[in-house]
Amino acid sequence: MFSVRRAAVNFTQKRAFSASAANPYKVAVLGASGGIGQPLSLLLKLSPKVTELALYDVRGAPGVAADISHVNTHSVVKGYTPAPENLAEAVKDAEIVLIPAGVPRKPGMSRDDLFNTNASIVRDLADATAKANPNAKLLIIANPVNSTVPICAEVYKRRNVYNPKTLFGVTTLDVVRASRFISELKNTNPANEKVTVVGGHSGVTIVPLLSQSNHPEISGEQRDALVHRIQFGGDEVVKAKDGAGSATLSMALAGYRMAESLLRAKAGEEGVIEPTFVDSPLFKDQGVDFFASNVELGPEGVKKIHGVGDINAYEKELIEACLKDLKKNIEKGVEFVKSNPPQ
Ligand SMILES: NC(=O)c1ccc[n+]([C@@H]2O[C@H](COP(=O)([O-])OP(=O)(O)OC[C@H]3O[C@@H](n4cnc5c(N)ncnc54)[C@H](O)[C@@H]3O)[C@@H](O)[C@H]2O)c1
Ligand SMILES: O=C(O)C[C@H](O)C(=O)O
Repeated sequence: MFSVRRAAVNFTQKRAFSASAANPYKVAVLGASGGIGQPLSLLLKLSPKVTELALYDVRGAPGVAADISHVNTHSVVKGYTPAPENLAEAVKDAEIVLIPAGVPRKPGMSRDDLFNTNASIVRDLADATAKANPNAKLLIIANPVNSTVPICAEVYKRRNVYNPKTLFGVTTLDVVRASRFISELKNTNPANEKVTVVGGHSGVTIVPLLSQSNHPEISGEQRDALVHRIQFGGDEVVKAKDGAGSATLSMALAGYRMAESLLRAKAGEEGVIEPTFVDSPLFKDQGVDFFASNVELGPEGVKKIHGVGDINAYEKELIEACLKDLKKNIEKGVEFVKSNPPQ
């Protein structure tokens, strides 16, 4: 009996090791000690595709790394204290760099209210990544995503290393919420509820396309309430946390899903599609250079950007409102780097 159990354990370990040997990916989390950073790092520790986890923060990363390193999966976890050479070491050779570093909202604040603090944090972390590992896929979680992603693009352009295929604003939480909220309304399994959400990541820039969901019949006040809940889902959490921050656990899951999808695509899996805020041709003719839509991922990052598809008159109006705000948010990010370039 004992030897059978041991054999089973060894077999599981062997499988985990061979899967990882084929996909030896390092992932770095910048802002790893925060509300999102900690559970996100834990989820990444559970991924058989991740062989090395680099955790960087201005405070507490070695402690978080020591803690997570005891989880009995085989990946190596290293914590980095704040110093330029440590940051460079943390991101070096990473396939993916996730940035949840930055302050979260308090009740009464918009995501744009975070700009003054988070813009320079993201600029500097992006600049360090552009210098030490420009080919990494850069996943931006820090808000306001509609502006922080253009900030990263500008930083990479200044260093002559910009590749639009490797820069992603993480909007996965919007589809996670949409799927859950619609399943609550219809009493269905959320796993079967796929809702396309396009645009950006704040308020009216978040545009759920319910006409393309399993429930195009949702209409009138019920539709308005559902759309509003998806657009302002973040506020529900900010209000409930009452000054202690914004979504962290659901966001960790969403960030992990996006990173894992990129690793699956890197490992050769076909047909991996995630919604994400990228440098997109869809509305460039209207002066909007970044837009979230379904994106097929490949080994190099963005493989194919899907259009918004067939939408109804109501959704066309939502997109018009979205584009107005989005344009301003993007311009704000671009202007910030022009006036405050990285040193
Ligand atoms: N994209 C999304 O859907 C989404 C969802 C939720 C939250 N967010 C955003 O994510 C960000 C983080 O949220 P949180 O709840 O984890 O906040 P938090 O305050 O709990 O954690 C932020 C962490 O960043 C660290 N940090 C600050 N400056 C840093 C720097 N220069 N280098 C490295 N680390 C640094 C802090 O020390 C802290 O540990 C916020 O801006 C929030 O608005 C985005
Ligand atoms: O709402 C926030 O400020 C955090 C995040 O963008 C969210 O959507 O939960």
